[in-house]
Amino acid sequence: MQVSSSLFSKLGLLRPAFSSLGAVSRSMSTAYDIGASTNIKWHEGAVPTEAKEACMQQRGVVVWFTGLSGSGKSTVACTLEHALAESGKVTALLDGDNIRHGLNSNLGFSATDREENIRRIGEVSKLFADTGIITLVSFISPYRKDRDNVRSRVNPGRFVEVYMKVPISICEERDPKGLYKKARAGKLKGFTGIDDPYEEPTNPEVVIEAETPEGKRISPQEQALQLLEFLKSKGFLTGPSK
Ligand SMILES: Nc1ncnc2c1ncn2[C@@H]1O[C@H](COP(=O)(O)OS(=O)(=O)O)[C@@H](OP(=O)(O)O)[C@H]1O
Ligand SMILES: Nc1ncnc2c1ncn2[C@@H]1O[C@H](COP(=O)(O)OP(=O)(O)O)[C@@H](O)[C@H]1O
Repeated sequence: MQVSSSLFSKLGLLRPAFSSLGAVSRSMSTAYDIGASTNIKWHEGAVPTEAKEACMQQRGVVVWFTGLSGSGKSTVACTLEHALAESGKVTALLDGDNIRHGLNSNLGFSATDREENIRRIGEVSKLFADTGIITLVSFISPYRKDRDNVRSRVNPGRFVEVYMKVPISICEERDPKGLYKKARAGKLKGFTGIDDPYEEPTNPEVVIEAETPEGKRISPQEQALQLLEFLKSKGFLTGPSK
């Protein structure tokens, strides 16, 4: 069924961002196979991302936090999300620990499971960003290849890799969950940074340091502010240009 935009206009429901869309038209590509799925089609005709972004006065982006356990990914992502919400922005926060309670509860910490963990979250974050939402993603995501795969799936310029460059000595000093202690004692195998690798980003958009060059510790609020300024400077906090 097609719904004419003039109908909404009569009801006083039409918003400026949508006024140029007109009647809905949908097209479908021919069927093809992808991965294990056969005879599937791509459905065109969704409301364009730009129209949604105009409504929210922001631009969709994936802000991908990567770093060791205890580096502050969740704390800074959470602080940033609050700051964005306070300025009226629409956000989503996908956090490793939380997602492993549900969507990814069938995955462990083998290399294959970590790869699948990141692949799924990459796809979810792409869906959010394509809806115009500022999407904060906080996973150790230790393997460069997996992070690069997500980058290649997200629209160009809409993937911001944030490297929490915190030395393992500081992470271990914090150790809020006691996991480093367990791993050092040999009671937890395959722990990132101890007996499982962490591959540093080679070209991240943002590097968040734990200390200033003078050795002063940097607070989560200051770290979140650095990111807020970056997002603002790249135009993610205003709507698309007309
Ligand atoms: N073996 C091992 N290695 C690393 N981390 C472990 C492990 N076992 C459990 N945990 C806890 O799981 C959290 C990391 O989950 P992620 O989904 O972010 O990991 S990954 O991206 O798939 O590597 C991580 O949370 P954060 O400390 O918030 O990073 C740990 O609490
Ligand atoms: N900039 C910071 N300065 C001091 N402590 C911090 C900072 N960022 C995070 N923390 C603390 O470090 C610990 C680990 O932070 P968390 O956000 O859970 O890390 P991650 O999500 O990377 O595992 C927490 O106890 C948190 O309060």
